[in-house]
Amino acid sequence: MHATNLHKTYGKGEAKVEALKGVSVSIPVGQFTAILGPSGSGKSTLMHALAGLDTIDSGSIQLAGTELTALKDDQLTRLRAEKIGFVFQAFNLVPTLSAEQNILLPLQLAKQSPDQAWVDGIIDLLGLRDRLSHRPAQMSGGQQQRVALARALASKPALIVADEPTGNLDTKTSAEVLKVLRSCVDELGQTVLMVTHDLHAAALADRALVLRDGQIVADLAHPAETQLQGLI
Ligand SMILES: Nc1ncnc2c1ncn2[C@@H]1O[C@H](COP(=O)(O)OP(=O)(O)OP(=O)(O)O)[C@@H](O)[C@H]1O
Repeated sequence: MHATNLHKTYGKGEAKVEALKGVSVSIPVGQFTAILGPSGSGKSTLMHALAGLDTIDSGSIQLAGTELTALKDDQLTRLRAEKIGFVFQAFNLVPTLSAEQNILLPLQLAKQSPDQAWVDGIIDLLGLRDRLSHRPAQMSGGQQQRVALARALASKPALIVADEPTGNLDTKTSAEVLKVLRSCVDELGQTVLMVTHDLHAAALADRALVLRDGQIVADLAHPAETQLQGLI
């Protein structure tokens, strides 16, 4: 994915906030990239723009050969369904459905038939085989987040976008979820973009982008937690 010179302003006059001030970034395929930064630095705005969830004022965003900024709403909706997998802090699973039904739901909604071998591989990689008939309320937070990750992966998306995926989890469960996110990159070759406040989580990424006041102020390969502490 390539984003060039992204600008986004909220509000007008005195209430005007420049959330993105000319951000350019390339997210290489098969890498785990973390976006960090203080509250209000523009992380959510950037992630929403890259994932086609929100519009920008100017700039270019290319994902898998498509210019996102040129798409109409319905085309964006289709692109998100086909090319982007989402993982949220709050899991966002459907409580009345089993783990397996939750995993397959986006494919069903997009009227796509699952690649059963791929879905089976994900279920095994994420250790969900013996949880498939359970509903979310019958699973731990870590298990629910793994179901959410399996759901995001089911369509073989070009990009996984994870928004504070460990924000609702204790330290031990966070570590477990980060480990599976890491295996999605290492074993499945997935591209993962994660917004986080957690420096330990960011240190597990291949790369950390640090935002401040709507600009990227650091771009670190194999970031160490101590290195990040000085920047946030
Ligand atoms: N809908 C909106 N209307 C007005 N201002 C907004 C809106 N969304 C974000 N902002 C402002 O834009 C700036 C960037 O916000 P953004 O949510 O992208 O930051 P963030 O780094 O994700 O923050 P946090 O870590 O607190 O979630 C902030 O100053 C914020 O107040």
